[in-house]
Amino acid sequence: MSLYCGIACRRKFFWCYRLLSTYVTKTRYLFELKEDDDACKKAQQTGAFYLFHSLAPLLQTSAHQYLAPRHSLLELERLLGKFGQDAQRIEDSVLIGCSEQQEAWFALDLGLDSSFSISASLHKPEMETELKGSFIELRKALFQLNARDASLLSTAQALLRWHDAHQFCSRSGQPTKKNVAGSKRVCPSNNIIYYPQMAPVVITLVSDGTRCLLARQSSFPKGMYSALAGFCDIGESVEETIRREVAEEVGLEVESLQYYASQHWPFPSGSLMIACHATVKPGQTEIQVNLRELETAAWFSHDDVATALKRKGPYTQQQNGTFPFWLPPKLAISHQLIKEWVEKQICSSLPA
Ligand SMILES: NC(=O)c1ccc[n+]([C@@H]2O[C@H](COP(=O)([O-])OP(=O)(O)OC[C@H]3O[C@@H](n4cnc5c(N)ncnc54)[C@H](O)[C@@H]3O)[C@@H](O)[C@H]2O)c1
Ligand SMILES: [Mg+2]
Repeated sequence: MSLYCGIACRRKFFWCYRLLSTYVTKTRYLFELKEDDDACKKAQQTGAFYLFHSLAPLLQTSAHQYLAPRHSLLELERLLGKFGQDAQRIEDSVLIGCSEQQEAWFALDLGLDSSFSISASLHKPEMETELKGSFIELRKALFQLNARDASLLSTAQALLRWHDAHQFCSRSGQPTKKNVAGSKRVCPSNNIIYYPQMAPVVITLVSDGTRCLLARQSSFPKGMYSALAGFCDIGESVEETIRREVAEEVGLEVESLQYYASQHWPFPSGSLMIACHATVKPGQTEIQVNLRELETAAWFSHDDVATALKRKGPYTQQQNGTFPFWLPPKLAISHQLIKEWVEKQICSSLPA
């Protein structure tokens, strides 16, 4: 090993060690806040709050991007006071993460019903003026946020929605009580604990070796195609869901599959997207679209997909009345899955 290489390796090891150490410290801190109500209350004193109104995050516009502002506990108390609300409402907030310096981050919805307030929903326009921002639907804003804010706001929205929908025990009918962090709810009458849930969804890019299969639902924006997606049924493995969904939606049998990556997805109400590549036998590629699920599905060549990946919006109607073929935005795991397929195809055609 050369001297330079030795130094470089040691440096790399040093940085890995430092990164790991910060990450572990942060993880343990968040674990403590979820387990210990007093520690979490204390963290709120120095923490920062992301605000929502009826599940729409508060955003500010900056150079074609959205920014998610954070507010201190003091600012939040002042704001609630100004709108005639009890500061106890802050107890509805949920923990969504923390900075490297252990500043805890919370999310609070000012539009949903609150057990701490009589007139629960705070007036949106007045609040927007006061906060110098707008409450914008996450679906509209997600792709114009930076990756960190997109991930934090997705987590926050899913958690706030789950708490809003789990106010009562499904066994006793009594109100449930959340812990300070919002990592669980407990029914005081029977001690049943409810934990936030998300639905697993598989997203599969089917290939026949040279082409890949993309599909459209009628609800997709015009011209957009994506990989096949489907919710896991109770009792199914990921492999079984992929085989069933591909058979159900396009009438094909999967021959082999390979896990790619996963992503939390806030729609429709918090899913874990599990992305995989799959192949079908080369001779068995005739698509039979299930029109109850899809508008259309087709095989696309490597070149068509590579061109679509480079295409930039807005995707307006062309002179012949059709819309250009385009793919989901970069942030979506379907985009990353399709991109990997394109790059793998390129690699396999490169000379060794
Ligand atoms: N992040 C991405 O890149 C990406 C790409 C494509 C799809 N998706 C997401 O994947 C999800 C699933 O795709 P799909 O619509 O094709 O699924 P799907 O093919 O399973 O069809 C949806 C139907 O499944 C049923 N269903 C079963 N369990 C459900 C549950 N827990 N929640 C809601 N419906 C349930 C409903 O009848 C619903 O109409 C979509 O909601 C979409 O947001 C994400
Ligand atoms: Mg589907």
